[in-house]
Amino acid sequence: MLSPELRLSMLQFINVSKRYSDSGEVLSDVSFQLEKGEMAFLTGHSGAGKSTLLKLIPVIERPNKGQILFEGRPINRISKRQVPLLRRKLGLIFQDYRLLHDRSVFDNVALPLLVAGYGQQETARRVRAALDKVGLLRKEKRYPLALSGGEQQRVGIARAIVHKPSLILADEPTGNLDPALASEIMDLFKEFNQVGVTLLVASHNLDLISRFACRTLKLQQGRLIEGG
Ligand SMILES: Nc1ncnc2c1ncn2[C@@H]1O[C@H](COP(=O)(O)OP(=O)(O)OP(=O)(O)O)[C@@H](O)[C@H]1O
Repeated sequence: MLSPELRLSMLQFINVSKRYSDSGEVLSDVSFQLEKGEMAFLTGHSGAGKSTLLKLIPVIERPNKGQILFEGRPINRISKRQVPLLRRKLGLIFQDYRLLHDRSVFDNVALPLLVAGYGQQETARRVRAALDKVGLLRKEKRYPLALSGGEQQRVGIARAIVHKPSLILADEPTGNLDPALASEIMDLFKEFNQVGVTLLVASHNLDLISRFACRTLKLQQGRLIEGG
């Protein structure tokens, strides 16, 4: 039986360390827990290990030491075959949007559903619901390069939420945006959180973070020095 504490936990890092052969140890003994329904920021200087920490969750990288539990289950030793199933429960958002430029907005957002084998009708319904949430319903036929930076990021966000993930991970999602657009994106995250979505958002924009009453996990040279 899991303890009640573990049952409520979306994500748990227990003494996690990560080293790259050419950079040495970039995460050292990191422990924290993210509850279901929580929104937390991950901050720290450039090179502190924020992206590396996020990459451990979808198993883009694996830790060298420690344990990572997602929805109470250990994920650091799962087989390659199990990784896609885990990733279906995650929504990933990147600083550089990572959209396919030769596909329409609609097709970009539909991608995770295509991979998961959804039918055409259900795909169309979900894609439009996701585009509606980010205010882009009327631009579904456009191509990404015909959109502003803020709009491209909102397409990235629609793609991350379209399959209703349990946890959204965003890596510097506002890094390429001006302050007003950055603020809009963070407001959107807050709205998702208010309806129960769990989010972990890496950002070094302390001004922006300070406007939200959220827990902040702070990394310094690979160690969690606040918020753990
Ligand atoms: N694939 C890799 N191979 C080797 N070293 C890496 C790799 N990825 C990251 N590093 C190193 O790990 C350290 C942490 O990098 P990481 O990208 O996690 O930091 P960050 O806090 O996200 O930084 P930034 O805010 O600049 O994106 C850095 O010293 C970086 O050079």
